[in-house]
Amino acid sequence: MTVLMRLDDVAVRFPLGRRRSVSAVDGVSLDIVQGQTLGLIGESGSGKSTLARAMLGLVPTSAGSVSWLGEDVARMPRQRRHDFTGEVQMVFQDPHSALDPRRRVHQSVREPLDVLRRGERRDRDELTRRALADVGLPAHLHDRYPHQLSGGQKQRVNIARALVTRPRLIVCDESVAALDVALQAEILNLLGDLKDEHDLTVVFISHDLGVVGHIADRVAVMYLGKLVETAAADDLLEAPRHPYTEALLSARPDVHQPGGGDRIVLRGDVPSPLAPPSGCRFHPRCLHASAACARDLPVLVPVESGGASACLRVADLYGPVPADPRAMRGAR
Ligand SMILES: Nc1ncnc2c1ncn2[C@@H]1O[C@H](COP(=O)(O)OP(=O)(O)OP(=O)(O)O)[C@@H](O)[C@H]1O
Repeated sequence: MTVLMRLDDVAVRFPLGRRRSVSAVDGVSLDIVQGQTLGLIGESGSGKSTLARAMLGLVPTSAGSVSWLGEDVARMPRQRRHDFTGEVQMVFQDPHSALDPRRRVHQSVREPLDVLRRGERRDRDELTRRALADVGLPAHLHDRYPHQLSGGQKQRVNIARALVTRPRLIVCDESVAALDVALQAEILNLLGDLKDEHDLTVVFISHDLGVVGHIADRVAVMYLGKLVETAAADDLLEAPRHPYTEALLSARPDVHQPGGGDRIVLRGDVPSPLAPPSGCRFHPRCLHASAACARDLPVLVPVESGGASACLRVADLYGPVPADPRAMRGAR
């Protein structure tokens, strides 16, 4: 098992004026294992995109570290950092706005190679053609502008643009949310095929547990900047070990209710990260919160299934947690 990327206690704060700041990501530790698809889920504002940007070194971390194959990304010498940019690529949320309307398809796909100054002109052309062929975009479309393409075709171009540098890790940020259901399925299948063909590792970010559960090996659930649960995708769908995950699952009409119980309706909105609640950040919306939950900060503890849950009441609600400290590996 090779850990490609390790996040250690990562925090990202955005200053707002002199005194205040938004705590977008707080104390996140995660391993991204080669060959796996990691799903990152949570409601809007939970910090998923910020965490993704921290993974790529696009926002500075305020605490903790992101390392790539054991090397701290923030301390990489310039040339290494340059190589890292090609090794980790992002597919952005909205295929419509992610492409420059003034550039033809092949120019957009080629651009990362130009920026990274990879190879000779002819090599770049060849790599561009190959990336476009990999995503199944017919040659007669390579010369078109984005407005001449359908939503699905644009998303293929976006994926080709991420693939052109031959990355090892791609981070897809809600890359299917803007598409209709049939196209979503098509793009998800394409990503699955590309992952196998190119030996890719994928981080897939979404607010839709159904989509993530479908394609991910492991899932990490975020709430208000913190990880609240990590687990193998099947375990998480079958037997969630955090009340927030349970509520997310319960909200999906097509997912069966764990334990056959009633649907859980999440009360209220996600609180502001400007003033997160004390104790467990989920406690004001949690059906099981006790007085301790408003006071004490939960940490991720390993659970029987091999995952981890940051719920103070995990043992009361879901059964005993293992005492074996080696199981802590599951908490990453
Ligand atoms: N550049 C920024 N400056 C100030 N606050 C920011 C900035 N970027 C994000 N935030 C805040 O950080 C929090 C987390 O935002 P983020 O976009 O990471 O969440 P998300 O889970 O990806 O949401 P969505 O699903 O809507 O994309 C939000 O409260 C957001 O308003």
